[in-house]
Amino acid sequence: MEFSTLVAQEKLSEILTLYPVARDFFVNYNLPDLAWNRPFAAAVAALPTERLTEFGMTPAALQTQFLSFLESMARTDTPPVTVHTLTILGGRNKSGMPEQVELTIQAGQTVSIVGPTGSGKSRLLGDIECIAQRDTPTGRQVLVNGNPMDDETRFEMDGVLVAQLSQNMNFIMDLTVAEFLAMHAKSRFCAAPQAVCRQCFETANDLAGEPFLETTKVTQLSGGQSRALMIADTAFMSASPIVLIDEIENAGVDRKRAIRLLARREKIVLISTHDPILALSADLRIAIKNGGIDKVLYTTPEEKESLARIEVMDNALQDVRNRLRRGERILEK
Ligand SMILES: Nc1ncnc2c1ncn2[C@@H]1O[C@H](COP(=O)(O)OP(=O)(O)OP(=O)(O)O)[C@@H](O)[C@H]1O
Repeated sequence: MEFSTLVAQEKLSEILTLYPVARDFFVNYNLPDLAWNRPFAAAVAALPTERLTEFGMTPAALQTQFLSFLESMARTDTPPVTVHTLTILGGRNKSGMPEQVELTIQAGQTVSIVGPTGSGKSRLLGDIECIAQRDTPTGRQVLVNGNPMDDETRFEMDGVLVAQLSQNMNFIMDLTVAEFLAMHAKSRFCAAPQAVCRQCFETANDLAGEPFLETTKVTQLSGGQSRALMIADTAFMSASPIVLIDEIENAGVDRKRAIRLLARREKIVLISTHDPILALSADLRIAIKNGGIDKVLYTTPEEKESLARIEVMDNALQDVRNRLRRGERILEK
């Protein structure tokens, strides 16, 4: 529904349920006591005129202000740039040798980054996070939709273009899971925040092995549970078109499902990983050696068949893990 129709027809209480951030607008105009069970125009008409003249406002002007407030809030929920492609232009490896690469990743593709420990997988994610312009230790350049990005745009895009899930999820605020999600929904101006929070909570519980409650404090979540919560949060609340994930496998979450969730809505997902299942689930993989991109391999249909067999082995290993966790003896023939 258009905002103009919403404001003209719906009760204010309905609008506040859909967009809780709208309450800030009324607080700013010192109008915390409107008749919330009426539409905007009727609620404002019931006010003594001096309540608006104090701000040099007429009812019509206030309505226009309210509409542009809602529209500007809604705009921040969608990325200011649609990312069709991300291009990585090679720089140099740790020995200073040139990296002979020009790789273009399309919207909707998932990319895994593989390589020995310390080879430079996180560094590549870091280059993408800051949309490197030959100004990082690797000398790489990252293009968005084929174009370089000037410093001003990079600064504006900070935190908008790229969402990052890092290895360590340390929560510093002592909020409950429900409070944490509500705070995120509000700060990201989600439409229908209650439904989104519920969806995040349920998905996080599905992804994590051990269930948790909405009343659980985020500081009390296990590593896997907090990772699952952040995955759900990024999947449902973040509008960023690029998602970077550093080593999801350590978290004890349903990895393939997590990647599918994060890749929704034509996002580009890059995952640094040592996990063969994640590596082969991606559309392509970048192999890093000595700080440089050594190979780019597109996953073939034969490899997808291998993946099915590896998953059978992985399930067997997962079964052993679960039995160990339950305190059982492992006596394989
Ligand atoms: N091309 C490069 N030139 C200079 N330094 C580099 C280059 N690539 C990576 N490095 C540096 O090498 C170090 C190790 O890289 P990084 O942390 O990215 O490894 P990793 O593959 O993610 O390791 P792990 O698997 O242990 O997480 C970092 O200090 C990083 O900045």
